[in-house]
Amino acid sequence: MTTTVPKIFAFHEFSGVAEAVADHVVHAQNSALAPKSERKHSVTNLSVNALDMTREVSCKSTASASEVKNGGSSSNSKAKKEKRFKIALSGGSLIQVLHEGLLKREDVLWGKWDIYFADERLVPFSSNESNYGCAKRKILDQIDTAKYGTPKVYHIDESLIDDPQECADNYEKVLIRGFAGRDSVKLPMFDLFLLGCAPDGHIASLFPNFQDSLREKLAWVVPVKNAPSGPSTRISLTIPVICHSHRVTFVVEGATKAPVIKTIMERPEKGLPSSIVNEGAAGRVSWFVDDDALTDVLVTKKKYKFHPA
Ligand SMILES: O=C(O)[C@H](O)[C@@H](O)[C@H](O)[C@H](O)COP(=O)(O)O
Repeated sequence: MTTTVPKIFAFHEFSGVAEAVADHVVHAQNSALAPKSERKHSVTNLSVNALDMTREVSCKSTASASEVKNGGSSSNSKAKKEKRFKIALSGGSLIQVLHEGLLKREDVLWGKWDIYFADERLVPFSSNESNYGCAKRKILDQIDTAKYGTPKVYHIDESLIDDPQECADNYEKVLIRGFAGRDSVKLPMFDLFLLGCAPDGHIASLFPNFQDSLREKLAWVVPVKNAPSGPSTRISLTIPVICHSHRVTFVVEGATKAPVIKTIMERPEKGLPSSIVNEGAAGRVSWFVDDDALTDVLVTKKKYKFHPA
């Protein structure tokens, strides 16, 4: 397997990561919401396949996020033209990182965000294991919506947590409506896809050695049963969806992650989920990592440069 080395932004301490990740997120937001001519730069980094898809999406009529909420198509052309920042969030420590970094910033246009989840553990939202539940409590409920607007949030249907397949199918429909009908777009394109990486190498809810879900080419969302850590039933967005994003960003901290990061970076042929993404989204992948997680890992570290306000 050949691989293109991703950008690895390293920080002495984890406290530096939250500010840098927040800056990166706001930069992605501003690029997504900028007029088309100003987006040229980010588009030049995309693969030919992704460029084709961009054209396809812009040529055909797409269902706006507000239409999804309203449960159908609308002739409201203003809604169709509205630019939205489409982001996918994972669970775990990422939520705390975003809590620390984003909530204090004045330039987060929350009202223009469409928030989806990279994966979900099939537990009630009130559980501390629920990715949406945690994001709601730690971030969404704390936004000053009077000042910044209210994001649109697309979570799983909580009534389906006992049926992983049904839950995955249902969430896929939510994505299809949010990004365009299946007829007009093969894959959704997130502006930013945020991922963590667990010590066992799973990203979203895609676990190493779960070959069926890792090799999935057609579905946007898959059910996961018998997960080896945390809640055993889950749903996850798939590798093609992750790799089709404008930007894919990993946020990883702590010495417990160092062994798996070493394998991901130095032994891509092992095919860990992150190595697959490093290659599949080559040129669009960044890692925000503290030094502890890079212990004994042979990579070229970059210094993160903050974007001017
Ligand atoms: O639902 C999940 O399991 C998460 O989305 C998962 O993919 C997470 O990102 C990693 O487990 C890393 O979590 P930590 O950052 O907490 O180690």
